[in-house]
Amino acid sequence: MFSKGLDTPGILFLRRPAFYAASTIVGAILCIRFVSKIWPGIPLSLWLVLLGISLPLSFAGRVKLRQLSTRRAAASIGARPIPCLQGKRVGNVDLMFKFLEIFRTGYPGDGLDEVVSDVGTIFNTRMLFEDDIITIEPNHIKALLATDFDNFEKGDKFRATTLSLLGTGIFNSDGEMWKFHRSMTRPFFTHDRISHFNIFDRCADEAIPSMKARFRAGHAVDLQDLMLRFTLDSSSEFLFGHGIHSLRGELPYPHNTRPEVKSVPDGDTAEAKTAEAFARAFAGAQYAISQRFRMGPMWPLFEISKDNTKEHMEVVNAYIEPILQNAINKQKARPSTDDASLQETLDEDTLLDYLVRRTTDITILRDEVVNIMTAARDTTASTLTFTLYFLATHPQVYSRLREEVLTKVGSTSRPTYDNIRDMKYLRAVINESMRLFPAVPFNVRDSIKATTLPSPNPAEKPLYVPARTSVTYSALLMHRRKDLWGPDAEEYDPDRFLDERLRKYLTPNPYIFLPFNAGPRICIGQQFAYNEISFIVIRLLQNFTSMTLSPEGQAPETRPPAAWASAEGRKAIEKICPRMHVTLYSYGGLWVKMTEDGEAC
Ligand code: HEM
Repeated sequence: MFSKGLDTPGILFLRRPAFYAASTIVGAILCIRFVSKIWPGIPLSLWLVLLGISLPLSFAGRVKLRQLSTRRAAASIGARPIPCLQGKRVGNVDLMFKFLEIFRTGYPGDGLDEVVSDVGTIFNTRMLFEDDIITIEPNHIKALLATDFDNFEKGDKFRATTLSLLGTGIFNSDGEMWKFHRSMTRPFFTHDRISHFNIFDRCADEAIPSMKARFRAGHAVDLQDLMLRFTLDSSSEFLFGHGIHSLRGELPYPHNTRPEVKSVPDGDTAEAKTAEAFARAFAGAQYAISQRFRMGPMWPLFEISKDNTKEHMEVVNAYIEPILQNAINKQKARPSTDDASLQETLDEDTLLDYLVRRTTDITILRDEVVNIMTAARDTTASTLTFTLYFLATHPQVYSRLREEVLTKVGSTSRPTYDNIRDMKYLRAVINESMRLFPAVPFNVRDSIKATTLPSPNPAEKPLYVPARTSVTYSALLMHRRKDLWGPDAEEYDPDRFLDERLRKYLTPNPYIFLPFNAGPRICIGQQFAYNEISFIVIRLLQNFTSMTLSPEGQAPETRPPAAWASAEGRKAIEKICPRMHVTLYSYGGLWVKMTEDGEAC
């Protein structure tokens, strides 16, 4: 992990270019001394100019050589280089700043759809002279995730960006280390546990009364905030058996509402305060990591003097480590574990109970728990936020889904696994939400060896991917392609997962829908996520007959800009501002009002 002083991300980042610059200048000085011995009359000013341009010259030479060798290597295997974007400034810096700005404030994917229509579905952005490929081709994504899996890894850049939060856990490791984590953790997720439904139920029982209290007082509720609390509380409980109880804290008020009486949450004990500090620190560390992704490849330069995650991680670790130590001590006091009793522990309720039977190494346990919390929490909250956004803006979908809830589960019964499996329309509603707003809209893999990807036009030569090159792929842009999903691809219509469009588009080409990724690294929490999302959506629909957006609840600067109305596609009709860091979210929240069952509209 990064530490203080000379090991900050910024200093580590600068080491390589500093070494390159120093060795180039020393080389130039040696050349000058050598040449001045042969031609002693050359004036000092000329030497200084030569010394000054030695660095940019050597850099330009290296870039040119690399481009030539890529072209030659591609030709030697009958492939062609991937088309490069041509910016107006050297090193495509204009494009870099444009995309970074769009990434910060624009509609997800803005700018790229224009590039796709000009250049095609795969291109090389080559910003700052680095090859960086972007693709939205299902065949390419299939190669990265499945058919050429061994040649594509998460890679050093992703690892360096997330290292201080994730250490070396399942989410950011590669090779043998990843196999170790995956094989250790996956069996826990292979069957549904009653205990998980108990957790969802407890969390729903905390969330729904708080919502009702707010609605009865005439206020809107930010469902994004509520779903983040719901997924934090449920994941902490299923991971290590300690509820964070963020749902017991006070919910935010709409931006224009000043609460008359500030209610003090119950259970304001030392334990509750520590849990709250953990929740804040975990969010702080995740935010610092998301800022790194947002700043692009130069992020370490913004962390020259300190690692921005460090203070947060000290609080996170101080909270988790005693819980882990306690579990380790209990495990060590148990009789030794043979294979048969290990098999029985597949039924353990918490992931920690299960993991501690397999290793008592506290670093591995910490990394695994933090990795899974990171993988589980924001993704599920994001999917819930956009599912609820669509339900709020499509009353006919809300009514039809509520009908299914009342028919299959009833108005008060607790949803079961069998209910959820049986609710085809609910699954279609969730899938359609993930199609238009996949929680992880962009993802990346790095090539290990040079390879090729098929050309989108089969009549053309395959495309050459050099070794150690980042390939970014976008589920979001692919999920909205009209040539893959039909002319109504930008519309929200859950029926496309039920009617003849399913057989026409998705069944013959399953790689066009990848909210959970695919291949050996497919999300291990997929079923858990469907259960959790379904559970809380059912509970909400049992309790409320309708839901509408309450845009006045959110600060004006977080509402969709007026200029969006004249844009093309979904951007023109969006009622919220979708933004992204690693996951998608609604800028300013998702403010809604809901009508209780039995209440007059
Ligand atoms: C709707 C909710 C979720 C979505 C959309 C989602 C999506 C994803 C995606 C796209 C990946 C691939 C990341 C990559 O390889 O770059 C992934 C991996 C992963 N997910 Fe999920 N996820 C969700 C919920 C969960 C939950 C609830 C858990 C655990 C309880 C979980 C655990 C994991 C883990 C451990 C990985 C890493 C797998 C590996 O690298 O082998 N996810 N998820």
